[in-house]
Amino acid sequence: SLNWSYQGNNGPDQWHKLYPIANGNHQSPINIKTKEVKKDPSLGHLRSPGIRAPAKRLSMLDHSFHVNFEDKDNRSVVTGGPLTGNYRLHQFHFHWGQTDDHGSEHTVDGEKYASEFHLVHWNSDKYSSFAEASDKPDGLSIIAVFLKVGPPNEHVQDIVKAVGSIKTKGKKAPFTNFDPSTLLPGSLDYWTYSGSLTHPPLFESVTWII
Ligand SMILES: CC[C@H](CNC(=O)c1ccc(S(N)(=O)=O)cc1)c1ccc2[nH]ccc2c1
Ligand SMILES: [Zn+2]
Repeated sequence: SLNWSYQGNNGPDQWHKLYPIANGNHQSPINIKTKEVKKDPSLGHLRSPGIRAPAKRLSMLDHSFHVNFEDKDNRSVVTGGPLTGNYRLHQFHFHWGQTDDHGSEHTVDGEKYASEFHLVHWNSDKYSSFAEASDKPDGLSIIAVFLKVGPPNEHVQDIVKAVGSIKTKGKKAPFTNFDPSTLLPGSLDYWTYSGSLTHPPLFESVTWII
């Protein structure tokens, strides 16, 4: 049902035909060249006072699944770092590959990680919904966490089990009381840059926090 895919004749090199922003100057993902990263002393610590909004449901999509959150109030926000004001958690999802040697969208000095976890937030100080914020330059902030292959992470396992219980795409299942802050790394050190959604509609509306 989507008019784009990750390979074949609707693949990334064709996306510009339906989504001309694909040829924009702030397209994601990028390769982070650590030698070219600049330290910005004006940037403070990222503050995410704990995720307290209830997860709502897990939805199977064409290429992945995502978990949506109740985002009618500011119970789960991220602020500080490169952000001005509060950005409210809307959904999280993962990217992964067929094999463990690839899967992440961003890379670091050319290195691919097995998976990349995205916590998608929108600017709830300025806009009234994710949809409204989704195409504004200061509309979205996405926290990306790289995942490596290793011993099972009990929190990731909770999600994998829930996904297993949904057999066909387009299906949704209730998925509540999951705290995605359990998937954040111990250190909240980050790289940040202005970029875009990593697949169509590719809006250049994202402050990335990696
Ligand atoms: C605006 C796009 C949105 C559908 N896409 C997404 O939500 C989305 C979110 C995160 C990422 S990533 N991988 O960069 O983290 C990529 C895409 C979307 C599309 C159509 C819509 N109609 C009404 C609301 C609405 C929202
Ligand atoms: Zn993503």
